[in-house]
Amino acid sequence: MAVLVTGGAGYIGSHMVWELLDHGEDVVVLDRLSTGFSWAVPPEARLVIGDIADQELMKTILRRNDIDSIIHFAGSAVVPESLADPLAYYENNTSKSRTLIESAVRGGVKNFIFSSTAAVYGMTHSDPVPESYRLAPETPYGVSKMMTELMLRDVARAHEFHYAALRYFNVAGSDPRGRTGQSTKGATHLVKVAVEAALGKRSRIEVFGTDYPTHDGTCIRDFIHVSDLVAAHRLALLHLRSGGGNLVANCGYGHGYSVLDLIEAVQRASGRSIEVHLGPRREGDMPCVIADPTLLKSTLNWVPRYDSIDTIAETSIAWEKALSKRNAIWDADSQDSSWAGLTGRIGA
Ligand SMILES: NC(=O)c1ccc[n+]([C@@H]2O[C@H](COP(=O)([O-])OP(=O)(O)OC[C@H]3O[C@@H](n4cnc5c(N)ncnc54)[C@H](O)[C@@H]3O)[C@@H](O)[C@H]2O)c1
Ligand SMILES: O=c1ccn([C@@H]2O[C@H](COP(=O)(O)OP(=O)(O)O[C@H]3O[C@H](CO)[C@H](O)[C@H](O)[C@H]3O)[C@@H](O)[C@H]2O)c(=O)[nH]1
Repeated sequence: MAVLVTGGAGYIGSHMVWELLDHGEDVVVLDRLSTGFSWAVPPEARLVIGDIADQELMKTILRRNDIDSIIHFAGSAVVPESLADPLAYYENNTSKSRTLIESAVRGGVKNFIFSSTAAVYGMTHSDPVPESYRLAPETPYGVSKMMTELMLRDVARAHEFHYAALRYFNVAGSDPRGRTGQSTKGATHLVKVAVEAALGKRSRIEVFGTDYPTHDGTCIRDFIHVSDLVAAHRLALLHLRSGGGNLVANCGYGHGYSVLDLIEAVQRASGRSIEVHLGPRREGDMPCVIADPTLLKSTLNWVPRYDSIDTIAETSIAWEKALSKRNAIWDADSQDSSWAGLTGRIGA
């Protein structure tokens, strides 16, 4: 039995692949490498480079591998980008997910875990927000994910198909063993931007909005360590496999930190000061987004291990430093063919 991880060469997906391998699972990754990296996929996993909407490729993958479950991370994940180019988000996150789900149903895949988001709630007036809260996404990103959740609900009613839609709050941090981390180029997510600023890869960080109704005027987010997040996915996989039923659950810790709190944590962890520019609000931002994780804990017996803003900052900095070294080696080696060996393990 194998698990297909779409987007397994990306930030969260690569942590998932390690988590599955660490627990003895057989893993196939499908990724088109638009924002992910082939080197982020551990050699023990089989990497197939391609698009989730390529149904012929999916048929081949399902024929050659005994896949019982798909964990679907592949997608576009930047909220402001979705405001600028909504159709691209509906295409990659909704339309292509539909095609992937169709391939899964046709191929007899029974279990499906989907990367959803807190953005499906839109403006939250409840703090923390439970899953029963009304869905009113305010950005194309949130709508694109909500539509996929609804497709999964309907497909699970019509077919022998079980799903978990996990609504992530703000994912951050890196593998504490230093095997992978967030490597996204031109990242816009707060923690990555703050860490790059601390390490001199950016001259400064701009804080988007200081007049929110919060303790210091900046937005508050529930930052969940990526290793706790992927652990929740593995528990969800076991839950679906054992007939536990469909699940829609928040993934967060139930408490939040402001943008300035986070920047301070990165300064503490790096021992460096960051030049902070206080700027205007960014379109689409909610003042405060905090999860109610009760359902995740009670259904999956999920126990967070890295619930600390300092651990998030420390692991992110450690990865950013490792990434700098890797990139320096890569630049030096890019003229030779030493990476050709990688392609040897690529194939459906
Ligand atoms: N990072 C967060 O805070 C966050 C929060 C909520 C939800 N999510 C969701 O989690 C998932 C993973 O996010 P991430 O932060 O790891 O992003 P990422 O960009 O690092 O990873 C996405 C991966 O999917 C691949 N991909 C994209 N479109 C594809 C396609 N059509 N076919 C094949 N591969 C494709 C990319 O190459 C990349 O490797 C996304 O679906 C995102 O919307 C992320
Ligand atoms: O350079 C920056 C980057 C971000 N921010 C602020 O930091 C907070 C977090 O912003 P991110 O871009 O890191 O993340 P978002 O909260 O916009 O979105 C993230 O969290 C959402 C749920 O809350 C979804 O899950 C979504 O997929 C994920 O990207 C926001 O207030 C934002 O304005 C800054 O001040 N400066």
